[in-house]
Amino acid sequence: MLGAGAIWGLTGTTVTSLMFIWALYSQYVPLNIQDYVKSYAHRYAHKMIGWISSDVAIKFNEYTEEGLKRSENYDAIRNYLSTNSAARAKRLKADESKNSRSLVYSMDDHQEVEDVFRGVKVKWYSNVKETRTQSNDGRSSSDERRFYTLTSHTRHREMVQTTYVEHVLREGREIGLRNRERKLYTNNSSQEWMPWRSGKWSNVPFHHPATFETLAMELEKKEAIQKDLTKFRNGKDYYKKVGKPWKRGYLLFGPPGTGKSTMISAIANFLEYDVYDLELTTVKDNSELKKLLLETQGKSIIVVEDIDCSLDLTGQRKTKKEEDDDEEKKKEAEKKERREGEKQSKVTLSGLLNSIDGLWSACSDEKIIIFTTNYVDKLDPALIRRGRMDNHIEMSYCRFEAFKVLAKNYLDIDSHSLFGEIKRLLEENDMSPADVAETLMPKSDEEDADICVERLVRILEEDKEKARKLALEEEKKKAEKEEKMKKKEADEEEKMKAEKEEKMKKKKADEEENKAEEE
Ligand SMILES: Nc1ncnc2c1ncn2[C@@H]1O[C@H](COP(=O)(O)OP(=O)(O)OP(=O)(O)O)[C@@H](O)[C@H]1O
Ligand SMILES: [Mg+2]
Repeated sequence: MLGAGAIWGLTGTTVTSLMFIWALYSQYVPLNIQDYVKSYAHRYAHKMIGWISSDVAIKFNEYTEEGLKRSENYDAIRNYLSTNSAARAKRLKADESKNSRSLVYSMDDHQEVEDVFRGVKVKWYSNVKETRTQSNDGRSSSDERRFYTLTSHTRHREMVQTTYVEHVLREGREIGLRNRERKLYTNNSSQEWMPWRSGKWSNVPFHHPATFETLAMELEKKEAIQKDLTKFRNGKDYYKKVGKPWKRGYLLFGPPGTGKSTMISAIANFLEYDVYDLELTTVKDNSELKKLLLETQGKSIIVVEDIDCSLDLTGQRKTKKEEDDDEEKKKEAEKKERREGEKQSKVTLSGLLNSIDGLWSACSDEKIIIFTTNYVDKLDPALIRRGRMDNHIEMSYCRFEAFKVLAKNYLDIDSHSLFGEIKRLLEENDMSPADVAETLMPKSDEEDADICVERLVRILEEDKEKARKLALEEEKKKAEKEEKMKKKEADEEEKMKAEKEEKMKKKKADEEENKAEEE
């Protein structure tokens, strides 16, 4: 019989030996083999737990459709778990995802995290399974398949399978959208639409720095636009309720340099949407326009800049009969065009209207369409009626309120002794925010706020003087013209009078002659 001391001695030796073996294992066995062993241990542990536990497990694969397509659900779960796992999992993976603007942290393989939803505890495991395949020529290759396993007590099976999973997927997709790198798309010319090429749109990352804070315009107007946009973004259920497609049209109009393009960037940054810059002049015809629009995604802004210059949009839409009559002429023109090798755009106003309306009712949600123009009066009313262009925003010349935003942006000042004078001058002069901004911008390190503000006052005064001289000249010209007109009228009157007198004289002479003859 062994005494207690002997047992302790034996246990102590065993523990020491085990520790020694463990140290050797950790130090000399390569990490990938350790991972392999761990994965086996993990899997068998799970199996054993499965036999005795009352847990239910759901598996989410990384690839679906026989491993060909990456599963959107898997990515959503990874996004959802990223916040949770970043805080709790012991080993993390930092992925540089192609469409993400920052690193995505997720659980490394064979890790687990806990989540609590409505008081119910669930566990997520990240697994990887390696499969070895032998090809016909005898070469073997291995393939790693990742998947998440969600386990919970059978008692909560119903709730976890429906409500919880839905919650995870929804949240995960939201996180994905928030983290995605936003894009600026431009349409490729239709000659470049090849199946093996990138497609109808090319894109670059969208990094425009404009925001509503830096946008110079009246505060009230700016706030109203922001509210309108927020209402739109949160209006999914509302639009569904009233039976309207979830889209909104904006028309931005105003003179050059008043911030129309800047406003588009500010809207995109505010809503965190992508931007599709649609160049209509390179779109061959109406059907291609439709195809292009059908390939745009939700959470995006479709922009047509300078709509009045892009197409002949001033003509009224044609009736069916007129269109039929035109068919012959059209064919003739097409032939001629082909002969001449012309590549002009044939997008028409009715084509554009149909694409906008047809598109919205047919495909993806949450889109804003923005048209810009310098000449709102030139546009066909059909194009800009409410329902198509719901919100008409006038971008105007720079007045004092807008100037204050620019002064803060460019010079970091809220007040200055010359502000009073600038206010008066800006009321009297029409200067675009682009010109004011350029004048306010320091041109060297030596230029401080005083110099820039004084320069603005000087230029505004010069402009005012120029405008005064111009007005005087115009008035002078007008007076001269009026004078000329008056003189012409007087001359004509005199001429007519002379002619009349001449006629009278002649008549009188004739009468006297007749009288003499009669006598
Ligand atoms: N309202 C504004 N707020 C801030 N900056 C502005 C504003 N308007 C113009 N700017 C500045 O002037 C530059 C030109 O403005 P922008 O391109 O937005 O004008 P636009 O109205 O689109 O002109 P166009 O009709 O010629 O296209 C911008 O890069 C910006 O720096
Ligand atoms: Mg512009």
